[in-house]
Amino acid sequence: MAPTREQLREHLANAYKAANAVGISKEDIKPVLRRLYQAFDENWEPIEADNYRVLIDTYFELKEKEDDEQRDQKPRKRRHLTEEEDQASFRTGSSSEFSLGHSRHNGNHRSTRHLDSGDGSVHPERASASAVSCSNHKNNFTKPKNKVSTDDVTVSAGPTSIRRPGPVGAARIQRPKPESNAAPITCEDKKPLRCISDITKSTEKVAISLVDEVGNGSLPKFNYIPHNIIYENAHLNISLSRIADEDCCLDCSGDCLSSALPCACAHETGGEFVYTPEGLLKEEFLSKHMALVREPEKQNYVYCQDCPIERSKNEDMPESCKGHVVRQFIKECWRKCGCDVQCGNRVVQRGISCKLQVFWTSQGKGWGVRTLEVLEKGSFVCEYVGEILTNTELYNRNMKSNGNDRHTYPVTLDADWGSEQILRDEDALCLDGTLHGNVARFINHRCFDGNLVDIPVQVETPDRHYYHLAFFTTRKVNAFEELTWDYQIDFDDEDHPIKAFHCTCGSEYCRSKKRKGKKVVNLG
Ligand SMILES: C[S@@+](CC[C@H](N)C(=O)[O-])C[C@H]1O[C@@H](n2cnc3c(N)ncnc32)[C@H](O)[C@@H]1O
Repeated sequence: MAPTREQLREHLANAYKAANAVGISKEDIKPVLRRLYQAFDENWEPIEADNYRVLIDTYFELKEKEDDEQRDQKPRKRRHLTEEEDQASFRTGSSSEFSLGHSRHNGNHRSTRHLDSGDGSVHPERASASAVSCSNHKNNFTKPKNKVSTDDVTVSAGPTSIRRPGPVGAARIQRPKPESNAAPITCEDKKPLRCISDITKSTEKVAISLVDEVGNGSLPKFNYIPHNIIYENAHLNISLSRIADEDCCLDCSGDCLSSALPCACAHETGGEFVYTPEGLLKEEFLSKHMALVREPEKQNYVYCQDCPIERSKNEDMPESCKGHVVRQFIKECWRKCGCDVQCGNRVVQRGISCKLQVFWTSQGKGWGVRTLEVLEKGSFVCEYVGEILTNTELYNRNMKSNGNDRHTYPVTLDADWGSEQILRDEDALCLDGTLHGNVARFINHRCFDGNLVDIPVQVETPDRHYYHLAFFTTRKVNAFEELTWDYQIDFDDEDHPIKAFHCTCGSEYCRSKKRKGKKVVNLG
């Protein structure tokens, strides 16, 4: 929701105060603030984080460029905006530096920035975030081509890219110490800030930015996709005729959650819907699920007669099935149901709605995902999206990539494998987000107490060979906290084609920590 006039005034006043504390005037910080406000999709949190560190750092970067480029030029006279004009330019985005256009996307009204390219033409800024899939990662973070000054901010038409100067430039400006409890920021400790405004290429309802405040990250080669897609041999039978009348709610209308009696779609979960009217997972369902995940001895396993996993390892003499955990599914209403798209029993299928950011972690885990807003317990975050492969295709893929160069973990959709004694290979499915995937491919592992949990969700088909794997928060998560889930990996499984990484999750229950004298390979 757009901030009110009062809120905006307060945000601005606080930002000016923080800038003033390090000797930057209101007039000088204003254009930088406006630029970041746009770059962060009108979200104040990243600007205000860490005592306005990003704002102050960006100011000094731009100041340095201005000094370099305008050393011999006469300074231009600044026009002083009134407070009214000042707030109006933030509320509407209209200013000499930026103009906002609006476009319809996925049924949602969202803003698309149009940045003045400096030559009088106007370019849509979101255009080239597909740079994520380029092989020359470093080149994805390009410097703004145009002249940048604190008085007349112009940026390039590419992805929002802010690059801080290297050590040579850094030596020239000595930044005053901030008058606050936060650690003083000096030019010596300044770090490169890189930013891509939307790695999703506008395919999600919300933009997902990528930032590297450390300056070490090189982007993985991958292509963002918002929905799963078949690689080659996977067999998926999605058709209305397969949905029996008792497996949907033909007679419902509006919102199933508000009807007096739960409809047929709640049968799977014992006749109760698992979502609250606010779209959160109900406490009872979540805690039952968590208890099983965290106490594996309480989990039930099923064993297939002819396990696809063992078959792919050795077709002639497969070993016996090691077991698959029996999991509780969520079932959402879908196309054959009479309710509408806003029905409360349709959460995962509506896609990502929270503000997420991919960032370079400082614990040696590579890229990670954090939330830019507070998430209540039981919030849906995203699903694991990737290529749909057969178990054999995945096995062959893993074998080809010599084991150590794999940086992401595929998931096996084996929640229902036990119900059929012999599963055909084309029905034994997995998801791999390594080459084609969504933001979930960046979520790091945390032993035992990750703040996300994965739950199987049935949407399009009652056939449980294929389902969605959705991540929900296990507790309230604060803005800027990293999102993590327990990959449930066995760090001692020497036979696994993907070698376990050296875990730096920091959890007191870390399973990797307990492995004394074991040889591990760090894939991060
Ligand atoms: C699904 S990817 C997560 C995204 C990854 N960090 C990246 O930069 O693309 C899994 C990989 O991340 C790294 N990773 C994830 N969790 C980790 C942890 N707790 N400790 C160390 N490395 C971790 C490992 O290299 C692992 O193979």
